[in-house]
Amino acid sequence: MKSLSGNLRINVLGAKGVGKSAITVRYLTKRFIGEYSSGLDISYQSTFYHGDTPVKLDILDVSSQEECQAACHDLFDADAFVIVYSVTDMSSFQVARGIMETLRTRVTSRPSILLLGNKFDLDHVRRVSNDEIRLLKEIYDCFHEEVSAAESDQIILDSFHRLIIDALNNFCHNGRSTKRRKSLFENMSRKIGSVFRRKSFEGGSETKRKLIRISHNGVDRRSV
Ligand SMILES: Nc1nc2c(ncn2[C@@H]2O[C@H](COP(=O)(O)OP(=O)(O)OP(=O)(O)O)[C@@H](O)[C@H]2O)c(=O)[nH]1
Repeated sequence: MKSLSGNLRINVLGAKGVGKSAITVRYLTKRFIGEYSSGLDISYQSTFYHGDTPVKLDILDVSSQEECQAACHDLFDADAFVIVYSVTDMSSFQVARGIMETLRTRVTSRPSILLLGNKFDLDHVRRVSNDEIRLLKEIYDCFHEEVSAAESDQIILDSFHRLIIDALNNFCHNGRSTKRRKSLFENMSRKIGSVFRRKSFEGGSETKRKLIRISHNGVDRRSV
């Protein structure tokens, strides 16, 4: 089956040091490296298979200049969002809540959101209570999991896949209209006609960021 030409964009957001890079790299390569570069947004390209149908992914690991995350409009122009906090850090949970509130005010249709509490291996020193999490889930209607990027990949993989499927289903239900989504939707609707039947969009835009392509066997290929 031919590849789709449009990309589904996922932005990974959250406070400094919560493990955004660790989670992104875990999802893409199943590896935990331990130390990751900070201060630079990294854009990864990968492919997700929806059945036999390839869906190209642009995953943007946003380095947490928190003021920038709040102010930079294009960080909220994505098809899906992974918002990360650390279970050991209440202030990171508040940052996550702030991001979700910003999303609610800036994104007109229902965004696909995965809220991930990372560093679950440090649960014995947790600072974020289940009541606070429950409240946030109720208000913002998001997926939620607690994970340890350091210890395992399975929940991270499953959660990303759930998020991607939800974002694809969003095309069906509300067909959000941005330029970048045109080719994705056009090709999707052709390939998965019964599910993705909406109008097409136009064009595509580039971000000047470090770009890493992940081949299907998980080997990194640095292209920029
Ligand atoms: N114990 C534990 N440490 C983790 C886990 N995930 C990441 N870390 C550590 O937390 C630190 C920060 O991880 P990063 O992935 O760089 O966090 P980040 O959110 O991308 O950081 P910035 O880009 O600087 O905002 C590193 O030392 C990681 O090794 C985890 O699940 N458990």
